[in-house]
Amino acid sequence: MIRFENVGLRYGMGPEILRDLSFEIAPQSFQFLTGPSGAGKTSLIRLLFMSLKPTRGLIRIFNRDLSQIDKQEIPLLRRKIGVVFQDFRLLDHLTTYENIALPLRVVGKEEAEYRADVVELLKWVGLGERMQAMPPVLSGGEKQRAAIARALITRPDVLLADEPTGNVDPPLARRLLRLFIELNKLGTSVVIATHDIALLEQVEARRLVLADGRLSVFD
Ligand SMILES: Nc1ncnc2c1ncn2[C@@H]1O[C@H](COP(=O)(O)OP(=O)(O)OP(=O)(O)O)[C@@H](O)[C@H]1O
Repeated sequence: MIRFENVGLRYGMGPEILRDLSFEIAPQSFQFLTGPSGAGKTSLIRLLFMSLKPTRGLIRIFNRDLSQIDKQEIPLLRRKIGVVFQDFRLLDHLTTYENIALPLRVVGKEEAEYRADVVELLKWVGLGERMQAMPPVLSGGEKQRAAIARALITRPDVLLADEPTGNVDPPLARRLLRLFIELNKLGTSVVIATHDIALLEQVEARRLVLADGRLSVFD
């Protein structure tokens, strides 16, 4: 589904921070992306989300060569990808409910079609009481859960999550992990970037480990 061949990345004239990355994200797969702080996890997530271009190598995404994809087409391809950024990126002028519903509205769905799904997902992530709250009044953990719900609501082909449990307590982290596992069972490929060892130890999953710019894969 997504394939990297000898991918390298540098920012500006700086050193190459990712080198010779070759790996695949298979359909319906589940993997953790891990490695020390500064190893390049967020950069790799951004490459997978097509918000950064590699400085060398080949990326194939949904069977297309990224270098051949027209800029205008990228938002359409991104609809197949759910992403949870470290900084959440919620829209402050919309309620939590509206933030989660937004990806569905964007594709032209009517509220009657999705309202029950949005409410159910919000309850699942523990935000049932916070649906009408605006993001600025949510706690860090609540914002994180809202960002996760927004990424999941479209049942994307791929979910990319950058430290999705960084702001929640261990019981809630376990619950969110279960949600990712459920989503994966329904067919979504899941990539979770984390250095939360407790989280990593809870499931037997493929690990992509970044260190010194290189990636090792442990199946
Ligand atoms: N926009 C940028 N411009 C220049 N250098 C950058 C930029 N973004 C990241 N870097 C550098 O690239 C390297 C990898 O950063 P990245 O954020 O991808 O690592 P990370 O593994 O996600 O770190 P953390 O776990 O601390 O979030 C770091 O050395 C960082 O300083």
